[in-house]
Order: sequence, then C-alpha cells, then structure tokens
Amino acid sequence: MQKILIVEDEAIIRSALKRLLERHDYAVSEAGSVEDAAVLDPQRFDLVISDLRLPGEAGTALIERAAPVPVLIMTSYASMRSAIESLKQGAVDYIAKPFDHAELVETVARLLHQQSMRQGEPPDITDAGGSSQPMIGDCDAMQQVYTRIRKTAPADVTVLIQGESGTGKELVARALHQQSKRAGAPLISVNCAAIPETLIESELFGHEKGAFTGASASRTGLVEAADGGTLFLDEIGELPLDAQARLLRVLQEGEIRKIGSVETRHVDVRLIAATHRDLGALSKSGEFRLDLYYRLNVMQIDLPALREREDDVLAIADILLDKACKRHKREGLRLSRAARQDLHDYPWPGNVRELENALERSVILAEGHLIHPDDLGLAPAATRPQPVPATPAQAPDDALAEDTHADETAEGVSLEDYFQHFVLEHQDHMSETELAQKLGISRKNLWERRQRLGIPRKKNARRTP
Ligand SMILES: Nc1ncnc2c1ncn2[C@@H]1O[C@H](COP(=O)(O)OP(=O)(O)OP(=O)(O)O)[C@@H](O)[C@H]1O
Repeated sequence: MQKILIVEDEAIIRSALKRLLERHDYAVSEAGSVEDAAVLDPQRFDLVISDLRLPGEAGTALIERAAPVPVLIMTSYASMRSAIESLKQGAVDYIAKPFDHAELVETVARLLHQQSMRQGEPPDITDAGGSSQPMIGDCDAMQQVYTRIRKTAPADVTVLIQGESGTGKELVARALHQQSKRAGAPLISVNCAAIPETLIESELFGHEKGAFTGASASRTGLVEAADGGTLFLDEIGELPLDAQARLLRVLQEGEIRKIGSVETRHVDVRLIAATHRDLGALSKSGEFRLDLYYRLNVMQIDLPALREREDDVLAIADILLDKACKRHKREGLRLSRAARQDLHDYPWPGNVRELENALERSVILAEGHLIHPDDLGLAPAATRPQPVPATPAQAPDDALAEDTHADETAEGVSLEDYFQHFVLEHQDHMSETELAQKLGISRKNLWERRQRLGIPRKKNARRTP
C-alpha cells in the first residue's frame, strides 16, 4: 500500500483529507507542522502533501527533507504567487484550497504513478571477470527500463528487448538473467547475425554424427547448454525460417531435437531475444514467423537511443571517461568545455558503444590534462550523420539508416554516402574492428552494411585481430 504523509495544521482539513485518501486505499499519516513531520521521517513515504503556511517553518522546507520523495503543496487561492514560488523550489505540484476531491485524488494518483516510474534503480551487472557495475543513465526512459527489468526478471517470461545498436541490449539481458532465479545457471548468448546461416541450426540445436557433410561427431547445441538457465538470442530478426520453426518448438513444448536425430529431449530454458528490427513488420512480410513473434513478445523492453537521452550524455560521458582514465592510467584527465559541447551536440548513431569508443580514443590521444574536440575524433558537424527519428521497433540497425536516401545532412551527404565514403577511404589502412569503432557500430553491423551496400570486405584488407 502506498504511504502518504499529510502535513496540515488545521485538524479538520487534515482528517477530512486523511479519510478521503484512506477511502482510496492509501496508508496515511498526519503531522501538524514541519517539525512533527520530521519526526515521522518523510523519506519513508511515497508522497508528502503539505500545506504551505504552517506554524514554524513553511511547508516548502519539507522539499529538501523529504527528497527524493515528492512534495505536493496545498495553498489557498490568495497565495497563488507563493504556490508558484514553491514549484520553483522543487515542489512536484501544488493544489489550491478549497480543493475538489476528485481533482486531488487524481493528482495524487498521477504523482504516485510518476514516482513509481522514477523509482527505477539501475541494476548492477556482473561482468565475465566477476566485477559488478551499475548500468549508467538516469533519464526517465532509462528509469522505466530499470523498473521493467526489476519487475520482469523474476517472472521467468520470455522478453523481447528492442533498441538500436549499442544501446545496451546485451547488458539488459545480463541484468534480467542475474536478477532471475536462474542466476546460478548459465546465460548463453548467441548473436544470430554473426553465425553463417548454414551453421546456425546446428550451433543452436546441435547435431548427430553424420547429420550432414562434415558432421563427424555428434554435438550439443547452445539451447541445450542453456538448460536450467537463460538463452539470449541477439539479433533474432536474422534467424533463418527453419531455425525459427525449431525455436518455436522449444518455446511451445520445451523440447529440442538435434539435427539428424529422431529423439527429442526436454529443456528448461528462459529465452531473452533482442533486435533492432521491427519484428511485427518482418512477420507481415513473411520474413519472421508470426507465431514465433507472438511467443517472443510476452514482455517488451525498449531501449532509448542515446540522442533521445540528451540529459544523460554528459553524465554517462563523465562515468565512462573515469573508467577509461583508470584503464589507461591517466587519472585526472578532464573534458574541455568545447569537448563537452561536442559530446552534447553529436547525434551518436552508434549510441553508448560509440560514446565509449570516442572517450577511450580521447584518453589515449589527449596530451595535457584536458581532452579537446580533436581528441574525441567525432565527425565534423557538416558531415555528421543526422539523428534518425525512429521508435526502437522501427529503428534501422543503427542510426546509419537503412533507407538513408531520406536522411540527408545539411550538406546533402546521406548517411549511406557517409558510411560508404568512410569505409572506402579507410578500409586499406584500418582493420574491420577499427572501422567499426570509428563508425560507432558493431563489427556485425559493419559486415551487414557491407553486404547490403555491395562493398564486401576486400580479400587483401588488413586482417582483424
Ligand atoms: N546504460 C549503460 N551503462 C553502461 N554501459 C552501457 C550502457 N549501455 C550500453 N553500454 C555499453 O555500450 C556497449 C554496447 O552495449 P551492448 O553490447 O549491450 O549494446 P547492444 O544494444 O547489445 O548492441 P548490438 O546490438 O550492437 O550488439 C557495451 O560496452 C556496454 O557496456
């Protein structure tokens, strides 16, 4: 039950308000002054409703004491100016007395809902080396993501994570696994786009000896390896139709059959899938099985693109910069004002991954104590890929858009041109990893893009480490 603290010196109003709120199933406590309220510890409530004028300190004194709990200020019509003043001081809202009951109840419900959405604490994620770090980002959209993770992780349902490349889909999958009751069992991650189509079925489901040419021994698939734990299928939109049919069977029957085998085996696997593509649209065009889409789409988590998390960019940059400085033993490096402006203005087509890479690069290149725009190596404003407005479900595989003809920059350079020029210009002296890093996309996306644009990797190109 949500807890509300009413701070009001007039006993009649206080008890009327208490009754009203209790009728709507809130647990209500009362205080007659800021001093009395302080004794009740306002921070343990979900909402504080306080009169502005109270004996002793004004109700606005509670804003700081209750933080992060929101404070709704009650005021009379006569003191509307001070009501507005209280908003400036950080009150979440005000309501004028005498108030309409329905209006008050509606305001309280709205504020509590907003508060519960904001309460998303970033989950801690343990990496392969065993060290634990919280996800970074504090904007509303990320708080909603954190709340979703917290609620969804223990539910053991299939989850579909949607978002552009580099937005943290794999991190979310890890958080879901680590907060689930399967945390002690394996998390098996498979990137469906990185495995050749001809191999993916046997990788996932295993095969019997002699099932196909080259199958010289029987082999257990990754789905079976995830038995008891979680299977994370990244880029599930790339899964061939035959493999989709087998996967559906795993989800529907909890059964797996190796290629070339007539026997089935029971498996208990939680599936988490991720995609940057619109699976709904793919299933309409027949590229993705509709029944599998419905099975996957039990619970969705949508990750915002970094450019939509504007207030987060610099805060994330500071944390990632600190980490990069530690890694390279360059503690104390700071971003110059111009570099901060650049980070703020850049559209981040490769999202957090691209930001991470730019900062890493800058830590290596910076000469004094300050990082300057040149050290970040971001594309100059005129040739920058423009942000592609898209919901995660419709988003192209990263902000270097698929239908790029519509995305012209101010100078008339399309994102496709930008990508193509960049690759053609640098591929002779850069490895695939370096190219991908510079473009702020994953190697997998670089490969996909090369295929699509008809600029496959040259045979004599620098070999990727
Ligand atoms: N909120 C975040 N906090 C900290 N690091 C993040 C966050 N989001 C992304 N990253 C970092 O950005 C990089 C990319 O994240 P991740 O691999 O999870 O993205 P992705 O959406 O799965 O990308 P892709 O689709 O290209 O595989 C990783 O190094 C990850 O640690």
